[in-house]
Amino acid sequence: MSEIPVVTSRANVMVYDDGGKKWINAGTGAVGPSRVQIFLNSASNSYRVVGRKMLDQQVVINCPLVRGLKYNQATPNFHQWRDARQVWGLNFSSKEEAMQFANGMTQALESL
Ligand SMILES: CC(=O)N[C@@H](Cc1ccccc1Cl)C(=O)N1CCC[C@]12C=C[C@@H]1CC[C@@H](C(=O)N3CCC[C@@H]4C=C[C@H]5CC[C@@H](C(=O)O)N5C(=O)[C@H]43)N1C2=O
Repeated sequence: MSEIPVVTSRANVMVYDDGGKKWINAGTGAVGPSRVQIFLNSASNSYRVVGRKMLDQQVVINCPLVRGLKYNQATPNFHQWRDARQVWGLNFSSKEEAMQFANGMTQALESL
């Protein structure tokens, strides 16, 4: 399958624990930043967000983007969105990385 990264940023990937009403780090093992990318599958014009821990390449997010998804830039460094099951949060290493990712996300969502 031909998937190309349309944007690459670095962020701590988090999921919201509805029960405990708190954010937890996605994935297991050592906490740390992930390389988060938006991949375009040109064959099906579909996008997904894939994040891999920089340390051990563990996949901590693999989330298809669906039309109508609301991408919330809660702060310059922390962006979030809901999927069918949970809420994802990206705590970016810098505002620039956050802006870059948000631009890619906006473009992807506009083309769905
Ligand atoms: C209608 C709807 O779904 N609304 C959603 C948001 C949303 C809107 C529209 C479309 C999609 C979505 Cl997803 C909603 O409000 N949600 C989604 C689940 C969690 C939350 C609910 C309550 C808490 C209260 C505080 C707030 C929060 O989480 N933060 C404030 C802003 C940044 C702040 C930054 C970082 C993270 C790192 C850890 C923690 C900390 O800094 O220690 N933290 C924070 O505290 C962060 N919440 C949320 O965002």
